[in-house]
Amino acid sequence: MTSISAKATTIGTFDGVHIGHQKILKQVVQLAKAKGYVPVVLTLFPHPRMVLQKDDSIRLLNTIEERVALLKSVGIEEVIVKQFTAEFANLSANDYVKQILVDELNTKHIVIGYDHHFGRNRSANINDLKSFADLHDFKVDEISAQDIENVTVSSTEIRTALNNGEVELANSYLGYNFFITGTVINGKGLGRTIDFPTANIHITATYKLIPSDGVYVVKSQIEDKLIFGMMNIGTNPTVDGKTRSIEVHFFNFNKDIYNQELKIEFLKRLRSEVKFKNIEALKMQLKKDMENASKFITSSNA
Ligand SMILES: Cc1cc2nc3c(=O)[nH]c(=O)nc-3n(C[C@H](O)[C@H](O)[C@H](O)COP(=O)(O)O)c2cc1C
Ligand SMILES: Nc1ncnc2c1ncn2[C@@H]1O[C@H](COP(=O)(O)OP(=O)(O)O)[C@@H](O)[C@H]1O
Repeated sequence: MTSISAKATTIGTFDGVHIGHQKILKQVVQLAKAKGYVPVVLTLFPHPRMVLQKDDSIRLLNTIEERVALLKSVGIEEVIVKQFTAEFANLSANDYVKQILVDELNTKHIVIGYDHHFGRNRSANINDLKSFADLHDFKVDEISAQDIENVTVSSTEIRTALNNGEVELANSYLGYNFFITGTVINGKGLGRTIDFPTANIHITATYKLIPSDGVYVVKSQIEDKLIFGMMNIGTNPTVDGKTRSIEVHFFNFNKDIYNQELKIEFLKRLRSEVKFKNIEALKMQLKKDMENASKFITSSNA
């Protein structure tokens, strides 16, 4: 039998991996280090509500790939993504603990919230987990109501903030700049004709939360260079008015970046999207947007 390294495991959705999550995760990393365990997060995907209630209106702060990368960036060494299926939901609490936490992971220490429920119909709680502890030779640490409250409050608040375009508030809760990851695709070919070429961004994950329509100051790393820009999210009412797009005009930049995958960080909201009376008026506004963006970038040391 191959021996599996001992784990300190925490379980949760951790959408956003925000400052509240980071605090808990750092505790797990420290504890693991002190005891010589590997720090692990067990996370479920898709979101149980997507599967059980077939609710496709849920929007998450991170795609599952982004979530894994963020978890690793705070020191979690292994992220176990369990495919949340009807079959998984049907596992009894006993089987879940034995098969996954013990046999698959060799968990020696579990850190979970006081209100965590698991197993079929979410029937088991932290006390049940504690009652398994001796049998399976693991310890259980409880995250207090106080800590959980901080976590849940800000997770919802971040979604609300982004839905209101308040990216600076969202960024302060996240502890990093909210970002999207997407591929540059073809647009209408109009941008270049008005001297504002725009990279149109396609995001594969339909469940990714997109900030509210409007114009934002953004930055991205393109071929290892930090590039600032201004992004528009919306339906381009001046010229199109139907399909919603995400597009960025990058400053001091002139390269073909079609098909490249970009991570784009949001820094500030400049204004709402407007229907201008003609393209000339739109172009005038784009020049003003660029000035405002430049002022912000200079003043904020972004
Ligand atoms: C920073 C920025 C702000 C924009 N603001 C608006 C706007 O307020 N109203 C609008 O109709 N289109 C707006 N646009 C979208 C332009 O209409 C769009 O870039 C142009 O139609 C070119 O589209 P294409 O890249 O698909 O060719 C904005 C674009 C950028 C980059
Ligand atoms: N400063 C820039 N900002 C954004 N894209 C640029 C820039 N300079 C060149 N490009 C390139 O031009 C493309 C956008 O050109 P555009 O005329 O707006 O056409 P389309 O919207 O059809 O892609 C981008 O996808 C990118 O490859």
